[in-house]
Amino acid sequence: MHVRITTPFHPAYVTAERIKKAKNLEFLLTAGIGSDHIDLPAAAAAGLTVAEVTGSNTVSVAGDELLRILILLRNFLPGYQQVVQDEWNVAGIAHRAYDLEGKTVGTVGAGRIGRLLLQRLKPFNCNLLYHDRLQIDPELEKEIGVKFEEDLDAMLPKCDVIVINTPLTEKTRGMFNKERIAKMKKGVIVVNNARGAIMDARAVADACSSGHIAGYGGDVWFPQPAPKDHPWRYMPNHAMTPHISGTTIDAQLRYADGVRDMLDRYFKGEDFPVQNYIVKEG
Ligand SMILES: NC(=O)c1ccc[n+]([C@@H]2O[C@H](COP(=O)([O-])OP(=O)(O)OC[C@H]3O[C@@H](n4cnc5c(N)ncnc54)[C@H](O)[C@@H]3O)[C@@H](O)[C@H]2O)c1
Repeated sequence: MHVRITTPFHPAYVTAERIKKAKNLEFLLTAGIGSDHIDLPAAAAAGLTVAEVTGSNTVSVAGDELLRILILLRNFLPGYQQVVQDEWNVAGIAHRAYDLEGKTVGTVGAGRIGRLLLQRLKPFNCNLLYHDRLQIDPELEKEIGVKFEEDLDAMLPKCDVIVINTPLTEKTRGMFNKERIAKMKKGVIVVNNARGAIMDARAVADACSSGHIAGYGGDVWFPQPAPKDHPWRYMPNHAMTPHISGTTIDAQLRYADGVRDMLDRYFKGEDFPVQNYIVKEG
């Protein structure tokens, strides 16, 4: 096999051991965004190319993040459960339901998805903050009305809502451990559609149980599929789903087109769009 196509949604983990066994492998293609299910140093050492369909589901993920923020802030899911269970307890929902207007929302990572989320949030009249390794174009900052926070730990206590939008790297793995979560405001809403392993899973579940995190939502877990005993399945006030935010029918059409285009180029010996490369021939 020369080409292996995988998706981040139900990933085939491409480990160093598997790469070693795949003697003819040249090209690992991710149908979607996020190639952290591949051992990238091992792929580079083997001289492989790793590429993904960059941008193919940005709009889908940013829209889903907005959805999860609203679902958690408005305490929507217990209201839905009441209807299913033939109950009618307005106070039981309303005592912890809030408007998004006027809240401080911070994104950790303001790349393609983070920036689009900020743009989508603008009409809600929130106070918008972002932390990233890089500052975005000042014109765009002004247009969105968002403030750069160079120090992540200084941004966290200001936020009513925190959204994670960084890739999973050696720097971001376990970035939100017990100590970092303790820096967040009590009653914070956290949305993470980036990668499950950016969080310390136990610390998130404990903070949801204590009420420090008032709601946690997202579609990414580690590992995937999430095992039956994953603590996020059982913690209170969560809005978790399988890995679905980036795989709407529209997104599927976009990344299927991207996969076809890259396969065409690969067989013709042509380069891919530069932003699609994660590792190029090692
Ligand atoms: N749930 C899904 O279906 C889904 C779909 C697409 C992408 N994703 C995840 O979302 C991630 C982001 O996607 P994107 O298209 O916005 O990527 P992107 O590369 O456009 O943006 C990532 C941003 O994170 C910043 N960043 C990286 N490391 C950082 C660090 N240590 N501290 C602060 N900022 C850091 C980068 O500077 C960049 O601005 C992907 O890597 C992927 O893991 C999930």
